[in-house]
Amino acid sequence: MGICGLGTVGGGTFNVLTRNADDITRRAGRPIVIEQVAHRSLNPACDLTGIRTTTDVFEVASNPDVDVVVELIGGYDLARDLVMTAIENGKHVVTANKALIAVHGNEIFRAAHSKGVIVAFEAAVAGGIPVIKSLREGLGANRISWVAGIINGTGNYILTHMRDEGRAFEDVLAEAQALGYAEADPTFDVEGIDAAHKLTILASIAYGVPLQFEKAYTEGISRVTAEDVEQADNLGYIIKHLGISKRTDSGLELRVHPTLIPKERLLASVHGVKNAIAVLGDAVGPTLYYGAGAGAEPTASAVVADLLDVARDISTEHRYRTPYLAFGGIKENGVSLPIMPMEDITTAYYLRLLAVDRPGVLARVATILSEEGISIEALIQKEATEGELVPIILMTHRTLERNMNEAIRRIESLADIAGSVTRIRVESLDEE
Ligand SMILES: NC(=O)C1=CN([C@@H]2O[C@H](COP(=O)(O)OP(=O)(O)OC[C@H]3O[C@@H](n4cnc5c(N)ncnc54)[C@H](O)[C@@H]3O)[C@@H](O)[C@H]2O)C=CC1
Ligand SMILES: N[C@@H](CC=O)C(=O)O
Ligand code: NA
Repeated sequence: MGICGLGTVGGGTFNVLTRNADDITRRAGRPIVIEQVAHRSLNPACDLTGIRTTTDVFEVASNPDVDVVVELIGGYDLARDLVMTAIENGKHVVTANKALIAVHGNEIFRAAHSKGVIVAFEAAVAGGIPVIKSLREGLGANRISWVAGIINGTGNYILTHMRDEGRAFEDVLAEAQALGYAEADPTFDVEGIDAAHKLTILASIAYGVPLQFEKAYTEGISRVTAEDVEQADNLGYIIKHLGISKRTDSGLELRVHPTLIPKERLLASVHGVKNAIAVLGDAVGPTLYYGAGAGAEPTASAVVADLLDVARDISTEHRYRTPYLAFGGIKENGVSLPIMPMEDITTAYYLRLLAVDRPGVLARVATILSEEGISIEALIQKEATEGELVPIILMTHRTLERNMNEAIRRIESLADIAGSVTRIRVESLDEE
Protein backbone atom coordinates (compact mmCIF):
# COMPACT_ATOMS: atom_id res chain seq x y z
CA MET A 1 0.00 0.00 0.00
CA GLY A 2 1.00 3.63 -0.37
CA ILE A 3 0.16 6.62 1.82
CA CYS A 4 -0.53 10.02 0.22
CA GLY A 5 -0.31 12.87 2.72
CA LEU A 6 1.62 12.66 5.99
CA GLY A 7 -0.15 15.29 8.12
CA THR A 8 -2.26 14.61 11.21
CA VAL A 9 -4.08 11.52 9.88
CA GLY A 10 -1.31 10.33 7.54
CA GLY A 11 1.24 10.52 10.36
CA GLY A 12 -1.13 8.75 12.78
CA THR A 13 -1.78 6.00 10.22
CA PHE A 14 1.93 5.50 9.57
CA ASN A 15 2.66 5.22 13.28
CA VAL A 16 -0.25 2.92 14.20
CA LEU A 17 0.59 0.59 11.30
CA THR A 18 4.24 0.49 12.34
CA ARG A 19 3.64 0.16 16.08
CA ASN A 20 0.93 -2.51 15.89
CA ALA A 21 2.36 -4.37 12.88
CA ASP A 22 2.37 -7.77 14.58
CA ASP A 23 -1.30 -7.72 15.64
CA ILE A 24 -2.37 -6.18 12.34
CA THR A 25 -0.53 -8.88 10.39
CA ARG A 26 -2.22 -11.62 12.42
CA ARG A 27 -5.64 -10.04 11.87
CA ALA A 28 -5.13 -9.44 8.14
CA GLY A 29 -3.60 -12.85 7.56
CA ARG A 30 -0.63 -11.15 5.88
CA PRO A 31 1.57 -8.10 6.51
CA ILE A 32 0.29 -4.68 5.40
CA VAL A 33 3.47 -3.20 3.94
CA ILE A 34 3.98 0.53 3.38
CA GLU A 35 5.56 0.51 -0.09
CA GLN A 36 5.67 4.28 -0.58
CA VAL A 37 4.78 7.57 1.13
CA ALA A 38 4.03 10.82 -0.71
CA HIS A 39 4.48 13.92 1.38
CA ARG A 40 5.15 17.60 0.93
CA SER A 41 6.84 18.25 4.23
CA LEU A 42 8.37 15.95 6.83
CA ASN A 43 6.18 14.90 9.74
CA PRO A 44 8.54 14.92 12.77
CA ALA A 45 6.39 12.26 14.47
CA CYS A 46 7.24 9.68 11.74
CA ASP A 47 10.48 7.77 11.20
CA LEU A 48 10.65 7.16 7.45
CA THR A 49 13.95 5.28 7.53
CA GLY A 50 13.94 2.63 4.80
CA ILE A 51 10.65 3.87 3.29
CA ARG A 52 10.47 4.89 -0.37
CA THR A 53 9.20 8.49 -0.50
CA THR A 54 8.10 10.96 -3.17
CA THR A 55 6.58 14.42 -3.35
CA ASP A 56 4.27 13.34 -6.20
CA VAL A 57 1.06 11.61 -5.08
CA PHE A 58 0.43 10.36 -8.65
CA GLU A 59 3.64 8.34 -8.43
CA VAL A 60 2.00 6.31 -5.66
CA ALA A 61 -1.16 5.90 -7.78
CA SER A 62 0.88 4.35 -10.59
CA ASN A 63 3.43 2.41 -8.52
CA PRO A 64 3.08 -1.27 -9.56
CA ASP A 65 4.06 -2.38 -6.03
CA VAL A 66 1.16 -0.43 -4.50
CA ASP A 67 -2.17 -2.30 -4.37
CA VAL A 68 -4.02 0.17 -2.09
CA VAL A 69 -3.75 3.97 -2.27
CA VAL A 70 -4.48 5.69 1.04
CA GLU A 71 -5.65 9.24 0.27
CA LEU A 72 -5.00 11.55 3.24
CA ILE A 73 -4.22 14.86 1.51
CA GLY A 74 -7.77 16.24 1.92
CA GLY A 75 -9.68 18.72 -0.28
CA TYR A 76 -11.93 18.23 -3.30
CA ASP A 77 -10.10 18.51 -6.61
CA LEU A 78 -6.61 17.06 -6.33
CA ALA A 79 -7.94 14.29 -4.06
CA ARG A 80 -10.58 13.47 -6.70
CA ASP A 81 -7.99 13.30 -9.47
CA LEU A 82 -5.73 11.14 -7.31
CA VAL A 83 -8.50 8.71 -6.35
CA MET A 84 -9.86 8.48 -9.92
CA THR A 85 -6.32 7.82 -11.22
CA ALA A 86 -5.75 5.15 -8.59
CA ILE A 87 -9.05 3.46 -9.52
CA GLU A 88 -8.24 3.73 -13.23
CA ASN A 89 -4.94 1.96 -12.44
CA GLY A 90 -6.85 -0.84 -10.66
CA LYS A 91 -5.83 0.17 -7.14
CA HIS A 92 -8.12 -0.10 -4.11
CA VAL A 93 -8.60 3.16 -2.20
CA VAL A 94 -8.85 4.03 1.49
CA THR A 95 -9.69 7.64 2.33
CA ALA A 96 -10.60 9.79 5.35
CA ASN A 97 -11.91 12.53 3.08
CA LYS A 98 -15.63 13.21 3.71
CA ALA A 99 -15.67 16.25 1.42
CA LEU A 100 -14.46 14.01 -1.42
CA ILE A 101 -16.99 11.23 -0.75
CA ALA A 102 -19.97 13.56 -0.13
CA VAL A 103 -19.33 15.61 -3.29
CA HIS A 104 -17.68 13.19 -5.74
CA GLY A 105 -18.69 9.85 -4.19
CA ASN A 106 -21.33 8.85 -6.77
CA GLU A 107 -18.80 9.26 -9.58
CA ILE A 108 -16.02 7.55 -7.59
CA PHE A 109 -18.18 4.51 -6.70
CA ARG A 110 -19.34 4.19 -10.32
CA ALA A 111 -15.72 4.11 -11.51
CA ALA A 112 -14.66 1.75 -8.69
CA HIS A 113 -17.57 -0.60 -9.48
CA SER A 114 -16.61 -0.84 -13.13
CA LYS A 115 -12.99 -1.55 -12.18
CA GLY A 116 -13.95 -4.00 -9.42
CA VAL A 117 -11.95 -2.17 -6.75
CA ILE A 118 -12.80 -1.28 -3.15
CA VAL A 119 -13.21 2.29 -1.88
CA ALA A 120 -13.26 2.35 1.93
CA PHE A 121 -13.95 5.49 3.98
CA GLU A 122 -14.64 4.63 7.64
CA ALA A 123 -12.46 7.52 8.85
CA ALA A 124 -14.55 9.99 6.87
CA VAL A 125 -17.42 9.98 9.39
CA ALA A 126 -16.88 10.51 13.11
CA GLY A 127 -13.14 9.68 13.02
CA GLY A 128 -12.39 6.57 15.03
CA ILE A 129 -15.98 5.50 15.68
CA PRO A 130 -16.79 2.49 13.46
CA VAL A 131 -20.17 3.99 12.56
CA ILE A 132 -20.05 3.31 8.83
CA LYS A 133 -19.40 -0.37 9.40
CA SER A 134 -22.09 -0.48 12.10
CA LEU A 135 -24.71 1.15 9.92
CA ARG A 136 -23.75 -0.60 6.68
CA GLU A 137 -23.22 -4.09 8.06
CA GLY A 138 -24.23 -4.37 11.73
CA LEU A 139 -27.68 -2.82 11.19
CA GLY A 140 -28.22 -4.38 7.76
CA ALA A 141 -31.46 -6.05 8.90
CA ASN A 142 -33.20 -2.82 9.89
CA ARG A 143 -35.45 -0.20 8.39
CA ILE A 144 -33.84 2.97 9.75
CA SER A 145 -36.17 5.73 11.02
CA TRP A 146 -33.60 8.34 11.90
CA VAL A 147 -29.93 9.09 12.39
CA ALA A 148 -28.89 12.01 14.60
CA GLY A 149 -25.43 12.82 15.77
CA ILE A 150 -22.68 15.09 16.95
CA ILE A 151 -20.40 14.57 13.98
CA ASN A 152 -17.89 17.39 14.16
CA GLY A 153 -15.25 17.13 16.86
CA THR A 154 -13.96 20.69 16.49
CA GLY A 155 -17.42 22.23 16.85
CA ASN A 156 -18.27 20.12 19.89
CA TYR A 157 -14.87 20.94 21.42
CA ILE A 158 -15.57 24.65 20.96
CA LEU A 159 -19.13 24.50 22.37
CA THR A 160 -17.95 22.45 25.38
CA HIS A 161 -15.01 24.67 26.35
CA MET A 162 -16.88 27.92 25.76
CA ARG A 163 -19.69 26.72 28.03
CA ASP A 164 -17.61 25.08 30.77
CA GLU A 165 -14.73 27.55 30.95
CA GLY A 166 -16.32 30.72 29.61
CA ARG A 167 -13.54 30.98 27.02
CA ALA A 168 -13.73 32.95 23.78
CA PHE A 169 -14.65 31.24 20.52
CA GLU A 170 -11.40 32.16 18.71
CA ASP A 171 -9.25 30.97 21.60
CA VAL A 172 -10.83 27.48 21.71
CA LEU A 173 -10.83 27.19 17.92
CA ALA A 174 -7.06 27.92 17.86
CA GLU A 175 -6.57 25.14 20.43
CA ALA A 176 -8.61 22.66 18.34
CA GLN A 177 -6.48 23.57 15.31
CA ALA A 178 -3.24 23.03 17.27
CA LEU A 179 -4.52 19.58 18.34
CA GLY A 180 -5.05 18.64 14.67
CA TYR A 181 -8.86 18.42 14.93
CA ALA A 182 -9.90 21.19 12.55
CA GLU A 183 -10.23 21.09 8.77
CA ALA A 184 -7.68 22.97 6.64
CA ASP A 185 -10.38 25.67 6.39
CA PRO A 186 -11.96 25.72 9.88
CA THR A 187 -15.11 27.45 8.61
CA PHE A 188 -16.01 23.94 7.36
CA ASP A 189 -16.17 22.88 11.02
CA VAL A 190 -17.78 25.99 12.44
CA GLU A 191 -20.38 26.55 9.71
CA GLY A 192 -21.52 22.94 9.58
CA ILE A 193 -20.17 22.07 6.12
CA ASP A 194 -18.03 19.23 7.47
CA ALA A 195 -20.98 17.86 9.46
CA ALA A 196 -23.18 18.12 6.34
CA HIS A 197 -20.58 16.12 4.37
CA LYS A 198 -20.71 13.40 7.02
CA LEU A 199 -24.50 13.44 7.35
CA THR A 200 -24.83 13.09 3.57
CA ILE A 201 -22.73 9.92 3.74
CA LEU A 202 -24.63 8.49 6.73
CA ALA A 203 -28.01 9.13 5.07
CA SER A 204 -26.98 7.34 1.88
CA ILE A 205 -25.88 4.30 3.86
CA ALA A 206 -28.94 4.35 6.13
CA TYR A 207 -31.60 4.77 3.43
CA GLY A 208 -30.02 3.59 0.16
CA VAL A 209 -30.18 6.94 -1.64
CA PRO A 210 -27.43 8.60 -3.74
CA LEU A 211 -25.10 11.12 -2.10
CA GLN A 212 -26.86 14.50 -2.33
CA PHE A 213 -24.71 16.96 -0.38
CA GLU A 214 -26.10 19.92 -2.33
CA LYS A 215 -29.55 19.31 -0.80
CA ALA A 216 -28.42 19.31 2.84
CA TYR A 217 -29.56 22.25 4.99
CA THR A 218 -26.49 23.64 6.77
CA GLU A 219 -26.32 26.05 9.69
CA GLY A 220 -23.24 26.56 11.90
CA ILE A 221 -22.59 27.33 15.56
CA SER A 222 -21.17 30.81 15.17
CA ARG A 223 -24.40 32.58 16.16
CA VAL A 224 -25.13 30.58 19.33
CA THR A 225 -24.77 33.03 22.25
CA ALA A 226 -23.96 32.44 25.93
CA GLU A 227 -27.46 33.73 26.70
CA ASP A 228 -29.08 31.01 24.53
CA VAL A 229 -26.95 28.37 26.26
CA GLU A 230 -28.10 29.66 29.65
CA GLN A 231 -31.76 29.92 28.71
CA ALA A 232 -31.73 26.43 27.20
CA ASP A 233 -30.23 25.18 30.46
CA ASN A 234 -33.04 26.85 32.46
CA LEU A 235 -35.57 25.05 30.29
CA GLY A 236 -33.91 21.63 30.78
CA TYR A 237 -32.05 21.47 27.48
CA ILE A 238 -28.50 21.58 26.15
CA ILE A 239 -27.53 23.06 22.78
CA LYS A 240 -25.62 20.66 20.53
CA HIS A 241 -24.64 20.98 16.88
CA LEU A 242 -26.44 18.03 15.31
CA GLY A 243 -26.67 16.37 11.94
CA ILE A 244 -30.17 14.92 11.61
CA SER A 245 -31.63 12.71 8.89
CA LYS A 246 -35.16 11.39 9.35
CA ARG A 247 -37.34 9.29 7.11
CA THR A 248 -40.82 10.82 6.80
CA ASP A 249 -43.85 10.13 4.60
CA SER A 250 -42.79 13.06 2.36
CA GLY A 251 -39.15 12.05 1.97
CA LEU A 252 -35.89 12.45 3.85
CA GLU A 253 -34.90 15.28 6.16
CA LEU A 254 -31.20 16.13 5.82
CA ARG A 255 -30.20 18.98 8.10
CA VAL A 256 -27.32 20.28 10.23
CA HIS A 257 -27.97 23.02 12.79
CA PRO A 258 -27.61 23.93 16.47
CA THR A 259 -30.31 21.99 18.32
CA LEU A 260 -31.84 22.03 21.79
CA ILE A 261 -31.97 18.46 23.12
CA PRO A 262 -33.31 17.32 26.50
CA LYS A 263 -30.51 17.03 29.08
CA GLU A 264 -31.40 13.42 29.88
CA ARG A 265 -30.55 12.17 26.36
CA LEU A 266 -27.22 10.33 26.10
CA LEU A 267 -26.17 12.70 23.30
CA ALA A 268 -26.37 15.57 25.79
CA SER A 269 -23.41 14.06 27.68
CA VAL A 270 -21.08 13.96 24.67
CA HIS A 271 -18.43 16.61 25.22
CA GLY A 272 -15.14 17.89 23.84
CA VAL A 273 -13.77 16.23 20.70
CA LYS A 274 -16.00 13.21 21.27
CA ASN A 275 -18.68 12.40 18.67
CA ALA A 276 -21.76 10.21 19.01
CA ILE A 277 -24.36 9.04 16.54
CA ALA A 278 -27.79 7.77 17.58
CA VAL A 279 -29.56 5.47 15.12
CA LEU A 280 -33.10 4.15 15.44
CA GLY A 281 -33.76 0.87 13.62
CA ASP A 282 -37.10 -0.95 13.62
CA ALA A 283 -35.66 -4.27 14.75
CA VAL A 284 -32.79 -3.24 16.99
CA GLY A 285 -34.43 -0.13 18.55
CA PRO A 286 -32.24 2.80 19.61
CA THR A 287 -28.46 2.41 19.33
CA LEU A 288 -25.59 4.81 20.03
CA TYR A 289 -22.03 4.95 18.70
CA TYR A 290 -19.56 7.02 20.72
CA GLY A 291 -15.86 7.90 20.61
CA ALA A 292 -13.23 10.35 19.39
CA GLY A 293 -14.42 12.21 16.30
CA ALA A 294 -11.04 13.64 15.32
CA GLY A 295 -7.33 13.46 16.10
CA ALA A 296 -4.35 11.60 14.65
CA GLU A 297 -4.55 8.12 16.16
CA PRO A 298 -8.33 7.81 16.65
CA THR A 299 -8.74 8.59 12.94
CA ALA A 300 -5.83 6.30 12.07
CA SER A 301 -7.68 3.53 13.91
CA ALA A 302 -10.44 3.77 11.28
CA VAL A 303 -8.02 4.07 8.34
CA VAL A 304 -6.14 0.95 9.44
CA ALA A 305 -9.39 -0.95 10.05
CA ASP A 306 -10.29 -0.20 6.41
CA LEU A 307 -6.88 -1.47 5.30
CA LEU A 308 -7.58 -4.70 7.19
CA ASP A 309 -10.97 -5.01 5.46
CA VAL A 310 -9.38 -4.43 2.08
CA ALA A 311 -6.69 -7.04 2.81
CA ARG A 312 -9.41 -9.59 3.61
CA ASP A 313 -11.89 -8.55 0.89
CA ILE A 314 -9.33 -8.71 -1.91
CA SER A 315 -9.75 -12.47 -1.86
CA THR A 316 -13.55 -12.17 -2.34
CA GLU A 317 -15.10 -11.91 -5.77
CA HIS A 318 -16.24 -8.32 -6.43
CA ARG A 319 -19.99 -9.06 -6.60
CA TYR A 320 -19.93 -10.71 -3.14
CA ARG A 321 -18.36 -7.73 -1.38
CA THR A 322 -20.36 -5.31 0.82
CA PRO A 323 -21.64 -2.47 -1.44
CA TYR A 324 -19.90 0.92 -0.98
CA LEU A 325 -23.06 2.58 0.39
CA ALA A 326 -24.64 -0.56 1.88
CA PHE A 327 -27.30 -0.93 -0.85
CA GLY A 328 -26.61 -2.42 -4.28
CA GLY A 329 -27.99 -0.68 -7.36
CA ILE A 330 -28.62 2.80 -5.88
CA LYS A 331 -30.27 4.83 -8.65
CA GLU A 332 -28.89 8.33 -9.12
CA ASN A 333 -31.98 9.43 -11.03
CA GLY A 334 -35.54 8.57 -10.10
CA VAL A 335 -34.82 8.60 -6.36
CA SER A 336 -37.71 6.96 -4.47
CA LEU A 337 -36.98 8.84 -1.24
CA PRO A 338 -36.40 12.53 -2.08
CA ILE A 339 -34.52 14.90 0.23
CA MET A 340 -37.12 17.35 1.57
CA PRO A 341 -36.76 21.12 1.19
CA MET A 342 -36.06 22.65 4.62
CA GLU A 343 -39.39 24.51 4.75
CA ASP A 344 -41.22 21.18 4.63
CA ILE A 345 -39.67 19.79 7.81
CA THR A 346 -41.52 19.78 11.13
CA THR A 347 -39.84 20.48 14.47
CA ALA A 348 -40.26 22.40 17.73
CA TYR A 349 -38.50 25.75 18.20
CA TYR A 350 -36.76 27.89 20.81
CA LEU A 351 -37.14 31.59 19.99
CA ARG A 352 -35.41 34.54 21.64
CA LEU A 353 -36.62 38.05 20.85
CA LEU A 354 -35.76 41.45 22.20
CA ALA A 355 -38.85 43.57 22.85
CA VAL A 356 -39.41 47.19 23.74
CA ASP A 357 -41.03 47.07 27.19
CA ARG A 358 -44.46 48.29 26.13
CA PRO A 359 -47.85 46.85 27.08
CA GLY A 360 -49.30 44.46 24.54
CA VAL A 361 -46.08 43.35 22.84
CA LEU A 362 -46.40 39.79 24.07
CA ALA A 363 -50.02 39.66 22.91
CA ARG A 364 -48.98 40.83 19.43
CA VAL A 365 -46.30 38.11 19.21
CA ALA A 366 -48.73 35.46 20.49
CA THR A 367 -51.36 36.53 17.92
CA ILE A 368 -48.89 36.13 15.04
CA LEU A 369 -47.85 32.68 16.26
CA SER A 370 -51.45 31.62 16.64
CA GLU A 371 -52.38 32.94 13.18
CA GLU A 372 -49.54 30.85 11.74
CA GLY A 373 -50.89 27.78 13.56
CA ILE A 374 -48.02 27.66 16.07
CA SER A 375 -48.72 26.89 19.72
CA ILE A 376 -46.51 27.97 22.61
CA GLU A 377 -45.18 25.38 25.04
CA ALA A 378 -43.26 27.61 27.45
CA LEU A 379 -42.51 31.30 27.84
CA ILE A 380 -39.97 33.24 29.88
CA GLN A 381 -40.05 37.04 30.06
CA LYS A 382 -37.33 38.73 32.05
CA GLU A 383 -37.88 41.81 34.21
CA ALA A 384 -36.98 45.03 32.42
CA THR A 385 -35.09 47.89 33.94
CA GLU A 386 -36.11 51.38 32.80
CA GLY A 387 -35.67 51.91 29.05
CA GLU A 388 -34.10 48.49 28.45
CA LEU A 389 -34.99 45.95 25.80
CA VAL A 390 -36.57 42.87 27.36
CA PRO A 391 -35.64 39.39 26.20
CA ILE A 392 -38.59 37.07 25.61
CA ILE A 393 -37.85 33.35 25.38
CA LEU A 394 -40.45 31.08 23.79
CA MET A 395 -40.58 27.34 23.24
CA THR A 396 -43.12 26.18 20.68
CA HIS A 397 -44.75 22.85 19.93
CA ARG A 398 -43.83 21.12 16.67
CA THR A 399 -44.75 23.07 13.57
CA LEU A 400 -43.87 23.36 9.91
CA GLU A 401 -40.63 25.29 9.19
CA ARG A 402 -42.48 27.23 6.47
CA ASN A 403 -45.02 28.54 9.05
CA MET A 404 -42.20 29.45 11.44
CA ASN A 405 -40.36 31.34 8.69
CA GLU A 406 -43.49 33.41 8.06
CA ALA A 407 -44.12 33.98 11.79
CA ILE A 408 -40.52 35.15 12.31
CA ARG A 409 -40.77 37.48 9.31
CA ARG A 410 -43.94 39.04 10.76
CA ILE A 411 -42.56 39.27 14.33
CA GLU A 412 -39.39 40.97 13.09
CA SER A 413 -41.49 43.58 11.32
CA LEU A 414 -43.28 44.61 14.54
CA ALA A 415 -42.25 48.06 15.78
CA ASP A 416 -41.93 46.64 19.31
CA ILE A 417 -39.29 44.08 18.35
CA ALA A 418 -35.62 45.02 18.05
CA GLY A 419 -33.24 43.25 15.67
CA SER A 420 -33.72 39.72 14.43
CA VAL A 421 -35.31 36.76 16.16
CA THR A 422 -32.97 33.96 17.28
CA ARG A 423 -34.37 30.58 16.29
CA ILE A 424 -32.89 27.28 17.46
CA ARG A 425 -34.62 24.03 16.56
CA VAL A 426 -35.57 21.59 19.33
CA GLU A 427 -35.47 17.81 18.98
CA SER A 428 -36.81 15.40 21.59
CA LEU A 429 -35.07 12.46 19.80
CA ASP A 430 -37.84 10.14 20.93
CA GLU A 431 -36.76 6.56 20.66
CA GLU A 432 -39.90 5.34 18.94
N1 LIG B 1 -7.62 15.72 11.45
C1 LIG B 1 -8.61 14.88 11.79
O1 LIG B 1 -8.86 14.64 12.98
C2 LIG B 1 -9.39 14.21 10.73
C3 LIG B 1 -9.20 14.47 9.39
N2 LIG B 1 -9.92 13.81 8.44
C4 LIG B 1 -9.66 14.02 7.03
O2 LIG B 1 -8.38 13.47 6.73
C5 LIG B 1 -7.78 14.19 5.65
C6 LIG B 1 -6.41 14.71 6.10
O3 LIG B 1 -6.60 15.58 7.18
P1 LIG B 1 -5.41 16.01 8.15
O4 LIG B 1 -4.45 14.91 8.29
O5 LIG B 1 -6.06 16.57 9.35
O6 LIG B 1 -4.79 17.21 7.32
P2 LIG B 1 -3.30 17.75 7.36
O7 LIG B 1 -3.32 19.10 6.73
O8 LIG B 1 -2.71 17.60 8.71
O9 LIG B 1 -2.57 16.73 6.40
C7 LIG B 1 -2.65 16.75 5.01
C8 LIG B 1 -1.24 16.50 4.52
O10 LIG B 1 -1.28 16.27 3.12
C9 LIG B 1 -0.17 16.92 2.55
N3 LIG B 1 -0.47 17.20 1.15
C10 LIG B 1 -1.43 17.99 0.64
N4 LIG B 1 -1.37 17.99 -0.70
C11 LIG B 1 -0.34 17.18 -1.03
C12 LIG B 1 0.26 16.80 -2.26
N5 LIG B 1 -0.21 17.25 -3.42
N6 LIG B 1 1.33 15.96 -2.23
C13 LIG B 1 1.81 15.51 -1.06
N7 LIG B 1 1.30 15.85 0.16
C14 LIG B 1 0.24 16.68 0.15
C15 LIG B 1 0.02 18.19 3.36
O11 LIG B 1 1.32 18.67 3.25
C16 LIG B 1 -0.30 17.68 4.75
O12 LIG B 1 0.84 17.23 5.42
C17 LIG B 1 -8.77 15.30 5.28
O13 LIG B 1 -9.58 14.83 4.24
C18 LIG B 1 -9.60 15.45 6.56
O14 LIG B 1 -10.88 15.94 6.30
C19 LIG B 1 -10.86 12.88 8.79
C20 LIG B 1 -11.12 12.59 10.08
C21 LIG B 1 -10.42 13.25 11.16
N1 LIG C 1 -12.49 18.54 11.39
C1 LIG C 1 -13.15 17.31 11.67
C2 LIG C 1 -12.18 16.18 11.64
C3 LIG C 1 -12.82 14.88 11.62
O1 LIG C 1 -13.62 14.53 10.78
C4 LIG C 1 -13.81 17.39 13.03
O2 LIG C 1 -13.44 18.27 13.80
O3 LIG C 1 -14.70 16.57 13.31
NA1 NA D 1 -15.68 6.36 11.52
